[in-house]
Amino acid sequence: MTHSLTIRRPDDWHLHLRDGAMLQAVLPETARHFARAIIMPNLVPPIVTGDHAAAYRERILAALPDDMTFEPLMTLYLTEDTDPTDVAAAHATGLIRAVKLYPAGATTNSSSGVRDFDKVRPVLEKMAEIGLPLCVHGEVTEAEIDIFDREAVFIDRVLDPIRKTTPGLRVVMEHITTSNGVDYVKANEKDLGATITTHHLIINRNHILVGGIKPHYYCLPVAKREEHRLALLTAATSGDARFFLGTDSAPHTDSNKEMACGCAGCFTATNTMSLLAEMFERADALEKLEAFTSLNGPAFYRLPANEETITLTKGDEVVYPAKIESGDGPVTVFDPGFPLHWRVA
Ligand SMILES: NC(=O)N[C@@H](CC(=O)O)C(=O)O
Ligand SMILES: [Zn+2]
Ligand SMILES: [Zn+2]
Repeated sequence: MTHSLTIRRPDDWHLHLRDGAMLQAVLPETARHFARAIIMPNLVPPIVTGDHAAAYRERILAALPDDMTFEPLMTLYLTEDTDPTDVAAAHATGLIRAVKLYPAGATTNSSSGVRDFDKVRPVLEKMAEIGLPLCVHGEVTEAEIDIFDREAVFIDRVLDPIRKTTPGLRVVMEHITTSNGVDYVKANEKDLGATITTHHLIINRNHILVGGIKPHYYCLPVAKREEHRLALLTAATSGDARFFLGTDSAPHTDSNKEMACGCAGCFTATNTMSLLAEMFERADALEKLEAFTSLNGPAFYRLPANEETITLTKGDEVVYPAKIESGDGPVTVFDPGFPLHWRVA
C-alpha cells in the first residue's frame, strides 16, 4: 500500500479569488499548494479589458504572503462589447491566458455575459487565429429548460455550433458535471479540454437535498445524478490528457450561503489535495493524480509543467478548519462528509 506520493506541484485551471478582504483570506489557501491558477474574471464589475486584468493581477500579487510563490494566470470576461484588438494585445504580452464565456444570467455575477452569440463572433475568430483558449460556463439559461439538463442542452444548442462555425477555436468546458460533457470531450480529438472540480467528484444531487437542504453543496452547474459523478470520476482518473483539475473553489460568506436565496459556489481551496488523493485512492488510481492535477492542464494551455514537487503522505486524520475567516465574514470549507487521511507534507 502506498503511503507517500510525490508529484509535480499542481495548478488550478479554474479558480475564484474575488477581491479585497476575501482575496486576502482565500489566496493563501490556494498558494500553499498550487503554483498557478486560471483566475476567473467574474468580479463586480467584471474584468473585461487588458487594463482591468493587469490591475487585478497586481492586487493578487500584492495580497500574496511573502513566503509563498504563486502565479495568477489572468482571463478576460467576454461581453458583447469585447474588442478583439484589446484581447489580442493582452494575449500578445502574455498577460491573459484565456477568455471566459458566461451566458448572461447563468451563474454568479454573469449579468454582463453573452446573450447573442453572433455578437462575439469577431472575438472568437481572433482567438482561433491566435490560439487563445475560450473557457466556457456551459449552461443554457432559458427558463423552460430544467436546471439538471442545462449542460447537455448547452452542448447541443450552443457549444457544438460555436465550435463548428469557428474552426480552430480552442475551448475548455469548465466544471463539467455530466456524462454528456465527458462524452462530448472524448468525441472531439482536437482543440477541446474540460476541467473537473473536486466537489463534483464527491457529491451527487442527493448530497444537496436528501435529509435537508445543504447550502454549502450548492454550486453551479448543480451536481447531477450519481451516474454522472461516476462518469466524471472515471474521466478524471483515466489519465486522458483532455481532463484536468479546475477546482472552481468559489468563496461566499456563510451569510450569503445560508439564506433563503443562497449563492452558488463551494469553497474547496483549503483541502482540495487531500480530497483528491482520497478519491483517486478509492478509485485505485493514485498513479493518475499527477496527470490530472499537474500535467494535463499545462499541456492544454501550452505551458511547461511545474518543476517543483509536492509530497502527499497518508496518516492520521487530517485536521482542517471548518471555516476560514475573511474580513467579510466566515467562509465554510467544503466538508465531504468523510474523514481525510492524505496531507501535503
Ligand atoms: N460555481 C459556482 O457555483 N459559482 C461561481 C461561478 C461559476 O463558476 O459558475 C462563483 O463565482 O461563485
Ligand atoms: Zn461557472
Ligand atoms: Zn467558477
